[in-house]
Amino acid sequence: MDSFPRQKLKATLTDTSKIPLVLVACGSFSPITYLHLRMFEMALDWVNDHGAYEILGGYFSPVSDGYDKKGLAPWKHRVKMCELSVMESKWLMVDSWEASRPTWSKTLSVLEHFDEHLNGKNNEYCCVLPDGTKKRIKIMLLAGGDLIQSFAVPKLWAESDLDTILGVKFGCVVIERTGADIHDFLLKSDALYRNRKSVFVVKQFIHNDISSTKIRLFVRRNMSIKYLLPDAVIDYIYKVDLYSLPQDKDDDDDAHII
Ligand SMILES: Nc1ncnc2c1ncn2[C@@H]1O[C@H](COP(=O)(O)OP(=O)(O)OP(=O)(O)O)[C@@H](O)[C@H]1O
Ligand SMILES: O=C(O)c1ccc[n+]([C@@H]2O[C@H](COP(=O)([O-])O)[C@@H](O)[C@H]2O)c1
Repeated sequence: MDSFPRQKLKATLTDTSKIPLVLVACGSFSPITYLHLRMFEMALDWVNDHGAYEILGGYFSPVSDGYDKKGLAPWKHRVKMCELSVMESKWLMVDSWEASRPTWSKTLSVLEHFDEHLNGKNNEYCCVLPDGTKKRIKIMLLAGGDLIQSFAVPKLWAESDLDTILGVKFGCVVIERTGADIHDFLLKSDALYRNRKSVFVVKQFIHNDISSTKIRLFVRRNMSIKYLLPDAVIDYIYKVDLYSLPQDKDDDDDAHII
């Protein structure tokens, strides 16, 4: 049985001249915040302005516990918090395939998983237009400026993966990070420059720098986290008692950031 979430996926295009697009955000989401939700809304405005694409849906794909990053709550909790956050959204969904795997999956495999479920191995799904013709759904990675900057960390990403993720097969919508000059970075990074025609930078008109690290720290310090993330997520964090203990030494080191 296919458990891939499709409940909010638009079945067809309103404007058949456009390219159907699905955005996928990969990350820890420990916890998800209003910044992560806003990333999709900023991307939606960019898509509507750009003109070539029409959004069919957006997905959060939380990383597996195997990613082993500091402050990573168990995957079931991270998926649940993402699900609570998208309840009010008409187009955002959460796919738990990546999170539920015992080992970490490369982002390229995650995008390929989406491609398989959205388009099918032999285009059996795709997007069916009212006249019966099929259009392949374009899947793009939705990423923040910090994730893009991690492309430059030696040996972290495979160069060939980056060319596929950023190139014509997929592509990437980048939400600029407050204070970071993404355009400068785009010029400096070989992979980003090579694939610049399918890497789109979205400006944050209202700067938002809510960070999951700080949320975890606030919880540990008994400080308020209201209005930084949805109330349902806040209630969940306290109900199941997440982030009240330092996860490891590195998390303690984050105390200097406030
Ligand atoms: N301030 C920000 N501006 C733009 N994008 C961001 C910002 N913070 C996070 N993102 C993006 O959100 C996605 C999910 O990242 P992640 O879950 O690691 O969030 P985070 O708040 O940076 O977490 P942590 O504080 O635990 O490192 C990534 O694409 C990341 O680039
Ligand atoms: O595919 C890769 O080679 C790769 C290398 C480093 C990081 N990633 C992904 O990038 C995301 C980084 O999330 P975070 O929380 O570390 O900002 C997460 O989804 C990782 O799986 C992916």
